Amino acid sequence: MKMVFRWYGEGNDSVTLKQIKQIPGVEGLVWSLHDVPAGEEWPMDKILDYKRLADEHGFHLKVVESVNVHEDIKLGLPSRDKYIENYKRTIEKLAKVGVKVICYNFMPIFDWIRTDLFKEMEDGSTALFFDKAKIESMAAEDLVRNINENSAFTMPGWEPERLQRIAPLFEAYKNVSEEDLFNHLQYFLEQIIPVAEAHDIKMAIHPDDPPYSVFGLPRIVTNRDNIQRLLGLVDSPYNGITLCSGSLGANPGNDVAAMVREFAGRIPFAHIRNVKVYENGDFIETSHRSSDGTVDIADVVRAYHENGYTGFARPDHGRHIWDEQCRPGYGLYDRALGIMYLWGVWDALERVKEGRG
Ligand SMILES: O=C(O)C(=O)C[C@H](O)[C@H](O)CO
Ligand SMILES: [Fe+2]
Repeated sequence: MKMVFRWYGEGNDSVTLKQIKQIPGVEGLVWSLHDVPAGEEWPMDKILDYKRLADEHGFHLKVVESVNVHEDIKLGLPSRDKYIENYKRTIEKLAKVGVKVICYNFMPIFDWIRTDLFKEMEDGSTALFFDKAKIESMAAEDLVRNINENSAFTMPGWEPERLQRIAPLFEAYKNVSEEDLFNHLQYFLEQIIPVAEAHDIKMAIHPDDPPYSVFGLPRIVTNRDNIQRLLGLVDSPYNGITLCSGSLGANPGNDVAAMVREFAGRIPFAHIRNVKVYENGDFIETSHRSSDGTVDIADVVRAYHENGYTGFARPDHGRHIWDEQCRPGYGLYDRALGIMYLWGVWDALERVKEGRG
């Protein structure tokens, strides 16, 4: 397991590179050009700026999260071809700075969805929270306003320019079924995977968060069967998944550890985080400890360890603790605590494997 840590860039993150450097075992930054709209080709000078900064601090940049997919590709519109060409050029450029994994998602319109970014817990910490009944009763526009008004930082996947066009986007998706979305994903992968192979970059699609339809929109990266299907759309090790334990874990019907064991060879990137799912379907993000949430994170790590996992892993989201002011889900302290939990489980398993248990 190769540990990496997501960082949003100079002036766009409350966490500093010096702080990240002091977290044990973190070798690389998970990065992106968050100011480049989905569909545009990434400018090489901006890529090189990031590379210079990472080199100065001794981090690799092997994992990009994300190169977002333009809506026209998800909608399967004729205009998708120009955006796919731009995506190919971006892959070629990222290979030049040593990128090995590109995370992306295929969720229509939205990225991850929550109803409360700083929900208070009994211990006074706060976390990302999803109120299922509230979502089912609110308009998407109200959610966007709520999310963007409650975060001092740009929210990944919540780019204002993309969400300003919500009404026409919902109109466009009215006749797009899950089957259509699978077909559009296949078209995209058939174009992209040969370029990824030629440049030795693994594509790693991130599950839907939450892993089921919201606002009546189709979602397909949701469970074991659909993941098996999408891996078969282009049967190449370069068509992989970002197996996110928190996203998939928000549906207790998903056995995350079993999916790790089943798809181990097709997981270039692991997001390991925990959620507590309530009876009514609401969920809140918790510490990484198995005992704090619904997902048995210790067993998830064991599943990776059993398979000799050599891919990249990040603690994904954390709670906001010790009064930290930070980007929702992306504080320093709880993600650092999470990393130490993941290392603790992993190292204990290593000792047992080496007979020093
Ligand atoms: O929702 C999550 O768990 C994420 O990690 C969100 C991802 O950053 C995003 O969907 C990847 O494209
Ligand atoms: Fe994730």
